[in-house]
Amino acid sequence: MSYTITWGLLGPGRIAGKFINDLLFAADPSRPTTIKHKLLGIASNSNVKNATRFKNETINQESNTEIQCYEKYDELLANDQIQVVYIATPNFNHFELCYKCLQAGKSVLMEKPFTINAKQTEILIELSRKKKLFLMEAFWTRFNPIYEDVYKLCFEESVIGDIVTITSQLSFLFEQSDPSMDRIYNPALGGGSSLKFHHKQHCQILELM
Ligand SMILES: NC(=O)C1=CN([C@@H]2O[C@H](COP(=O)(O)OP(=O)(O)OC[C@H]3O[C@@H](n4cnc5c(N)ncnc54)[C@H](OP(=O)(O)O)[C@@H]3O)[C@@H](O)[C@H]2O)C=CC1
Ligand SMILES: O=C1OC[C@@H](O)[C@H](O)[C@H]1O
Repeated sequence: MSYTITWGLLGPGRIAGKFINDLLFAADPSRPTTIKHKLLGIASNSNVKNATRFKNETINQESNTEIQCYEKYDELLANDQIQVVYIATPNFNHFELCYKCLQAGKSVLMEKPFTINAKQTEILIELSRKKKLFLMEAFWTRFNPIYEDVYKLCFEESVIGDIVTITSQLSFLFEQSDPSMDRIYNPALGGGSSLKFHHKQHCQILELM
């Protein structure tokens, strides 16, 4: 018996294209699953053309007639058929949007960083528990199979003994003069390297310690 999870998307931008196409099409024949995914709604708060362009040009789907495009995020949340909302907007509004989704009875998969401070995260976790809704950060590196190998080598096979120090480096070049990179640099949009990358390293380091 198969089960279909129905999705809505807020923020049809760069990472959303990668995630949604993977969600819908990257079925690995070696790992048959009874869970299927269906995208039912795409919402752009700034311009509905973003949503329709995403539907027509970004999604690699032969038949996308079931996908509704919305010109406001709130309109998508009113669609009772949508179970899970994937939030792929800049960091500064993650909290507000997630709160609204949970209040509307939707489960949420939130792009990283989950929120811009710990208090916001606590509030969302509490609300999701109260509402009995699934809530998760889209932390893909956490699921990279290489980490299974690392944990096995460190903890099951103890190949390097006790870990006393970890050094980690992660750098990317984002062109500051490119206006589309504003969310990376602008603190008002939740920019800055701490929110962009550091949490990834911290999480993995803490798991190893
Ligand atoms: N997991 C991963 O590997 C990655 C995760 N990310 C995360 O995904 C999120 C989105 O990143 P990315 O896809 O690059 O973002 P984009 O710049 O492509 O923007 C995504 C959407 O957010 C909305 N948006 C953009 N700028 C603004 C703004 N100034 N004010 C309000 N809304 C805005 C727009 O939606 P609308 O059409 O509704 O206006 C846009 O389509 C970030 O939180 C980022 O950290 C990013 C890259 C990789
Ligand atoms: O935000 C990001 O941008 C670049 C990606 O490769 C990285 O995994 C992600 O966190």
